[in-house]
Amino acid sequence: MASQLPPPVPVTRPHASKGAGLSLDSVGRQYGDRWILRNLDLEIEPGSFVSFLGPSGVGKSTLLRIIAGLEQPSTGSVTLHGSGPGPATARMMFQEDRLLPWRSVEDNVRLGVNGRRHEARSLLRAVGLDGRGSAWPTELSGGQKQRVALARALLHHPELLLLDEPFGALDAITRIRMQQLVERLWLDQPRTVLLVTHDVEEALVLSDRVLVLAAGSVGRDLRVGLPRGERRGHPRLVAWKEEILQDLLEPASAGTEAA
Ligand SMILES: Nc1ncnc2c1ncn2[C@@H]1O[C@H](COP(=O)(O)OP(=O)(O)OP(=O)(O)O)[C@@H](O)[C@H]1O
Repeated sequence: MASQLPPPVPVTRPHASKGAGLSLDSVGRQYGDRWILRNLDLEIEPGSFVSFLGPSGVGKSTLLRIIAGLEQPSTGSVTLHGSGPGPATARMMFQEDRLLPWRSVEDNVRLGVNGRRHEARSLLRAVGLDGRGSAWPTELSGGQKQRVALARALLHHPELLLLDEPFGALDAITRIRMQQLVERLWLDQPRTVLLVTHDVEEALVLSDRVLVLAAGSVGRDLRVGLPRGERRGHPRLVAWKEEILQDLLEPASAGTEAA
């Protein structure tokens, strides 16, 4: 059964930024004798939406796993600055939905959590899957499964949401709907979002800041100051897209830019 997302809302930033800030200090990662990441220094502002682009194999997923604490850096350190007294919470979402086929949709959302059925249902409503809690994952489309995975991540109220190519396997229209959903949820609930993607336009449409990785480090650091909702097809965005595509074709020539 197809489910409809609520219509997209106008997109301006309605609230002061919250969420986890992030500091990377000389982060490096070595596999065998190959250095994938080298001396990476980075500050990410709390509440910002930041995308990572870069050629295949440059280390985007590795960086996200290090930030998530799923992998240790070979050198340097990552510090998460939460907004409360406890440690900042982070959740990661992947290209594959990682749902358990023997659990209902609602029980997948509540994976590893006792109770909180009401909250799981309201999150399913928020992602456009109202009333589908008792369905099995096999009854859902690819986009719907990714929305369940998103609801599952959000149930933990992460101050930092890490998205590793979450829309990579979706068709073009479903992908745009997922982008709108993620943007709307981010606007509604302040948190820091880091997105790894191969889609330059997706990065430019969604992000406050786009970081292009090249040769194990940050090659381009671009602040996208264009108003949200006016970005698709904007001449400035189209020009950036071309420049970034050039970076990706010729990684060594990438420069650093703040706009
Ligand atoms: N556990 C590992 N052991 C050895 N090498 C690894 C390991 N994980 C990743 N690598 C290597 O590190 C490099 C970076 O991998 P990573 O998946 O981070 O790149 P990526 O930029 O996300 O690539 P893609 O865009 O293709 O997903 C690759 O050359 C990969 O083969």
